[in-house]
Amino acid sequence: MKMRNPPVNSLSLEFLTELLISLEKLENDKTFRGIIITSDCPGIFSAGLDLLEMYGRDPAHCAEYWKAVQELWLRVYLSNLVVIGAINGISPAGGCLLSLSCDYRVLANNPKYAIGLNETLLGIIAPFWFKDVLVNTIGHRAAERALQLGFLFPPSDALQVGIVDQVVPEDQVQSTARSVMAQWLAIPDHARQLTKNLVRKPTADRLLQQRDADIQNFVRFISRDSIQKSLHVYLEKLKQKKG
Ligand SMILES: CCCCCCCCCCCCC/C=C/C(=O)SCCNC(=O)CCNC(=O)[C@H](O)C(C)(C)COP(=O)(O)OP(=O)(O)OC[C@H]1O[C@@H](n2cnc3c(N)ncnc32)[C@H](O)[C@@H]1OP(=O)(O)O
Repeated sequence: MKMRNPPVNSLSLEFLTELLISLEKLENDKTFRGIIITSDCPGIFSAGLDLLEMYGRDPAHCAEYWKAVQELWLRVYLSNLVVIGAINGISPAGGCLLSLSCDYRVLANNPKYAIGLNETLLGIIAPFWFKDVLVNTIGHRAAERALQLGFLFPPSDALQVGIVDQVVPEDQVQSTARSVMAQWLAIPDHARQLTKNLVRKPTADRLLQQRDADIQNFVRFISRDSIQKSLHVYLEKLKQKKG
């Protein structure tokens, strides 16, 4: 599955909806047993959630957007398919969450391809379920530091902390992902799926038990003047970077 939402594969409402529909189709087609998620945007896996869906929008839109973000996460995280991330570009925040929700992550060895939950650098916070997935992946102490400081790990650090499983030369990302897929597909589906569910369900359940409250918290938080100002400053910085 090659994500294509130029220029930066930001997860807009429209793009999230497209991803959801594609995933649903693949899940329902019993000829598919696994997917490799990668990017068609050179150097960028995904720039994360689309900031323009959260900036200057009314509460109803923010609520609709957040529901779609929850939906995509639950679908990828709990997918019955084997999900391998072939991460061929930078993947901050929501892009990192998407990667963390795969069963296995292969990252291209390019110092520009940093990965992490950098929300604090934007003056916002990672929701509890983003945090839970990171803690599950790299452990409590490493997650505590990474989240507070908004670390974006370059490949060597990413491998060391365990946020990715493998770092390979850029031209070997897809072939490595395919080899890994073959290894995972050698396991009987029912046994692998039940085991995945056993490991992941408690984390997903924490959100499932309070989805509406999570949406309301998001809307309240993102609508604050101070948060809207932080987003404005960050978006301006992105513009200025271009010169
Ligand atoms: C009591 C408390 C209760 C709390 C309750 C819960 C609260 C929950 C709070 C909220 C949670 C939100 C979680 C957020 C998750 C996210 O994912 S936020 C997004 C994070 N992403 C980033 O920080 C990446 C930003 N982008 C970049 O760093 C760069 O763009 C890039 C990806 C490295 C690519 O660089 P380059 O190739 O140089 O391209 P640019 O010129 O920078 O960008 C091209 C255009 O794209 C626009 N853009 C970039 N990223 C985004 C984005 N994420 N969303 C929207 N738009 C983006 C960029 O502005 C450029 O636009 P133009 O200038 O119009 O061309």
